[in-house]
Amino acid sequence: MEVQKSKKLSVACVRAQQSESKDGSATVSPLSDSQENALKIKEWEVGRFQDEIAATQGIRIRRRPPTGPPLHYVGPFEFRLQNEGNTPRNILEEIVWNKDKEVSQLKERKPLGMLKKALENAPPNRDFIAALRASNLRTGFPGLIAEVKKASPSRGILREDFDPVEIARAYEKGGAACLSVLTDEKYFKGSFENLELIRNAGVKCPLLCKEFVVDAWQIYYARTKGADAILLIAAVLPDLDIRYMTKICKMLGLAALVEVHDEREMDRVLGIEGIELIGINNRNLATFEVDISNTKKLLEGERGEIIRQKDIIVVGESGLFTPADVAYVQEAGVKAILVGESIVKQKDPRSGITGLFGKDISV
Ligand SMILES: O=C(O)c1ccccc1NCC(=O)[C@H](O)[C@H](O)COP(=O)(O)O
Repeated sequence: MEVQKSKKLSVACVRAQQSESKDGSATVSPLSDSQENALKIKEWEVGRFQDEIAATQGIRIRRRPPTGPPLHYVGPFEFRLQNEGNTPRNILEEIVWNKDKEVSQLKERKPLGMLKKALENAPPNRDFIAALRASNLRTGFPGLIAEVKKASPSRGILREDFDPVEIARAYEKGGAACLSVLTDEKYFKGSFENLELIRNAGVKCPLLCKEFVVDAWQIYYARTKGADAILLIAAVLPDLDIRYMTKICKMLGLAALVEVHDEREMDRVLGIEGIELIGINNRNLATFEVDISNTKKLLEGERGEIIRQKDIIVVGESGLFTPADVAYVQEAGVKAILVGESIVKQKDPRSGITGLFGKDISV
């Protein structure tokens, strides 16, 4: 309510500067210093309110560093800011702050209107979820989303001789249902160029754009680069964002893989209409600890029941190395798995897949 009120105020502030010319078109006259400051204060307050709403949903990741208020600020956040540091609390928060800056720069170069035009020439969508279901039926194993992953903050460089297209082809030959392509450059040494290269090389597996989404603009961007699915992280995105971002995904023909780490995030996501694909990450993105029993824990009891009723596909993510690991998460109820390290590190990633399942799943 409060957020809406402040948003209205700042928009009203800009509108007040607009006047209609004789031909009916709107003209915008420059804001005075005090009006500009009032606008900055309102925008800053909206950011603070957004963090507050996120916190009520258990989200500890703040979207931006808590910078001090603009000049002359007097208001509800005046006293609460005193004890907040502006260094990130953990790696996920650091990644998110960096992503927020990166995206606002990219948006200036490629505004949404430009992306919407580029969509006309985007490669056709492939059905990510159908590919997982078909693979699960064909092999009797969870459908594999094989990750094209050069490096990670927890493990450093995973593969020196990294040729994304060669790795993608090897995964496809090895029986992967879908591929996950990391596009973050700073922390994972990935790129959108890799996504495009793989897509244009004729690889048929549907592609997941593995990004840290903080803005709906990124969803459009991913689609223009040939993605068939995109990751949305519940530890970063409040419910309202997940709701409208999944709608945008549907509109663009992308599958949304909504990732959770704990019971609270799972319950939030199960309360959102229209979710078809949930990833349970076994890696705590704040501490890097990996524990595959997390998948089992989150699928027990009523939660598992709701998932079955809604026919949601659950993906077990991270820390899967052996046929016993795969059997364990399958027994827990997953119909798909997302695997990076254990297969990308093998000299031949194709045989890495056979090693992971204890069987050649390509036939
Ligand atoms: O992999 C990391 O170190 C990491 C750190 C911080 C945020 C995300 C991170 N990884 C993203 C993933 O979820 C994994 O790449 C994916 O699930 C595959 O995991 P693995 O098989 O263990 O490589």
